[in-house]
Amino acid sequence: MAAESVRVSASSACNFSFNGSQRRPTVPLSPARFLGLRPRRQSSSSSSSYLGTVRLNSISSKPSTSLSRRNFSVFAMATEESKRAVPLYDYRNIGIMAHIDAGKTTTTERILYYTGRNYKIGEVHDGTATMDWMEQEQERGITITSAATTTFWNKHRINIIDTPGHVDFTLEVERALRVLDGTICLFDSVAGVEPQSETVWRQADKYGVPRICFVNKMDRLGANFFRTRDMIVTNLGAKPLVIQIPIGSEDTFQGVVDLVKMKAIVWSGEELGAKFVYEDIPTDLQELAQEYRSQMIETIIDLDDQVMESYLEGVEPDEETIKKLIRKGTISSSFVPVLCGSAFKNKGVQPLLDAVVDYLPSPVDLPAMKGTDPENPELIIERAASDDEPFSGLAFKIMSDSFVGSLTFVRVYSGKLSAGSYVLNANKNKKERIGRLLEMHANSREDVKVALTGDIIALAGLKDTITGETLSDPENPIVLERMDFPDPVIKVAIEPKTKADVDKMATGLIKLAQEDPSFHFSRDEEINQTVIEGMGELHLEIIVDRLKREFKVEANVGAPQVNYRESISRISEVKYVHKKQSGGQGQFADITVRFEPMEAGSGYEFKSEIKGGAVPREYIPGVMKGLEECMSNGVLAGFPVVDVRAVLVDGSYHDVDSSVLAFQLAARGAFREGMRKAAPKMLEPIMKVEVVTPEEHLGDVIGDLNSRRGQINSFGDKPGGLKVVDALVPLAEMFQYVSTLRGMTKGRASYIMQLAKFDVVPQHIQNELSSAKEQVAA
Ligand SMILES: Nc1nc2c(ncn2[C@@H]2O[C@H](COP(=O)(O)OP(=O)(O)OP(=O)(O)O)[C@@H](O)[C@H]2O)c(=O)[nH]1
Repeated sequence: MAAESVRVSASSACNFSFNGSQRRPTVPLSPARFLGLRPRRQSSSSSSSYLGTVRLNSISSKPSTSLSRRNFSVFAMATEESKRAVPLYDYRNIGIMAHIDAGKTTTTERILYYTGRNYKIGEVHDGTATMDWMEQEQERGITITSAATTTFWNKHRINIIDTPGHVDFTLEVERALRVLDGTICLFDSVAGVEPQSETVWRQADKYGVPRICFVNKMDRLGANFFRTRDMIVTNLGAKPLVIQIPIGSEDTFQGVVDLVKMKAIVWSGEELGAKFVYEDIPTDLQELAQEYRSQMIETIIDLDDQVMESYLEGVEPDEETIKKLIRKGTISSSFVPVLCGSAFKNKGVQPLLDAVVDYLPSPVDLPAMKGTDPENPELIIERAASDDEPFSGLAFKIMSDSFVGSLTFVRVYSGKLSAGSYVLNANKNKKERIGRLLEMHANSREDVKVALTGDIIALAGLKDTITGETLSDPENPIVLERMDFPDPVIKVAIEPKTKADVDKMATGLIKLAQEDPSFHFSRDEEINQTVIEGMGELHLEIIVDRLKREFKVEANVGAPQVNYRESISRISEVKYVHKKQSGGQGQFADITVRFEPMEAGSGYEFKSEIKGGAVPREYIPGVMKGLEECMSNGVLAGFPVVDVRAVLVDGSYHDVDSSVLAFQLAARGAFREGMRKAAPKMLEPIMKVEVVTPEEHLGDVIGDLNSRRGQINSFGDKPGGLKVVDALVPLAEMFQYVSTLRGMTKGRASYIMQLAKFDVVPQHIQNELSSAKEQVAA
């Protein structure tokens, strides 16, 4: 399928038929309550805890530190089976990431074929790609969930995670990056560096993941390797190290010049196992090849004084030294090697595999993993990547499985793990028994007895562990750094069609939310409706589809709505006295709270500046609780409040009449008054939208974006005489945009969008949203 058509159709299938309640505040519903259990309190450390929804990753109580570590007597024992077949320095844990449709799955399929993992190549457009194993992936030709597999190349073990390109599934990329040691960034040589490639590049920067670049689709009309190389500089601010240049382009693309060996690699055909030969560099490319080789050498010699000195004296480094320095610079992210090819035409993939082995790091090339002691979070602990260290691993993905219930994917950072042993979930201080250890190949699996450092393994039957939590040797507990989960930006109301669907829907929602921390659900008590929240229309559409297919739930789905937020524009300070004297014991609490605006993205923070016991220590949790409760229900229209710090400045109490409850009620009063005085504002998600259209429809596209409150930022040209428009448009105006765009341009334009920022909602829309809230209240 052509890139353009997928861009449109990927978002096109949204078809929400039931018009549910619009813009209503929702009341949190935990899965525990869904099941009729009492919910536990959640931790207040995450800004996103105040979204009015319960995050499944935080429903469990904090670890009680009293549980003795000696309770766990059995632990992974080193057995004969635990001997390494592949040394750790020959491991490569890599991901493949890119903009939607750049060819990640196609490239992965070739990798599996050339490494002998698969005996045939599955194609995305036939719905036969191994890594796109979900029905929805095969039907739509897109990757939705990241799949893991293991293969071997030149005696190296390569664990690969193929990730989705669509922005709605950005969490999949985030969690893969958290556990990978290196990544291949793929670009479409026609489109160059596209918006989602920029996003994943920044995510890789955040986790400090070394990369190599592969400029794919060199066979396509309009392919341009050197333009893509320049865009790596301009759009990503990175330093590309060209180590191959293409031989030919578009339909004359035949192979590459390997600048390390100074040889041409030419593929003789396009058949699946396309053969290649090393040849002399074609005469017309010799000068260009020499120029790029010199640039390559002049960049890498910066990393070694001796090599630089020799080079200045006229001695070129040999192949081994060049490779060693490219490896050093790649691992330290001093530059990114750039290669090219055409995965679909089976050209360039074998040298890409060589580059993975030669230049991307093994676990031992990276700094030791850092974590904290669960009983003393100030204490930093380091775990070197070694089988001899105590076991530590991070759960980075949960997947429902029809055979074994649920599978927890774990990256082993140190030590060994064997079936039948016990580990400690250090975040919850709970022991987990390791039942089956499964090595995954997309959705098929192989039982193994032991997992070693560096492995990515699926564990069957864990009870309490959720995404982002650490499993460790009970005698040597450690909590590794958690990963960030993005907050949902849209929501829809969903109602089971029949009574029989109610329970099934509850089970399904709980399971799906366990798998996907960027998916939340909650209950709007006022209208007795369940609301599901996610990263975009496609994300929620897939969730509804999975509810139907996997959990057999028939449901009516409402129109999508925006997840608005509320915040404040200035500092306010209020004194609030809660006083009641109606027979029996009275209630008294007096507090002064200052509300301060914080930077965008800071969430909510509480601070106490109480001195001299003006509010006794035991009542402060009451104030915190009262404020926390209110943060999910802003004063303007009941949306979650973000980017606010509440400071307890002063107060007083009564020896007899004061209680935690009285302070909690006072905090609620202070919130209502304080927020109103602090110039409250409503915020909405603003999307960065890129539309690619034939020139004749440019005027219509721009006019339409303007009518959607869009702000046009720039125009540009794309290969093939297409125009590209960059705009910022509120998400509220973008629902079902795909149909409008298709109608307006006869299906010839495409668009993509991703979250750019949250911005203030215009006053007239704020008024509408507020009056909707009042109507609900009435
Ligand atoms: N001409 C050409 N087409 C390619 C090449 N690589 C991939 N394609 C096609 O591009 C389309 C998208 O390829 P995928 O491999 O699904 O891309 P992806 O990056 O995995 O897509 P998502 O996972 O949905 O983001 C498919 O129709 C492929 O056949 C290539 O080298 N040349």
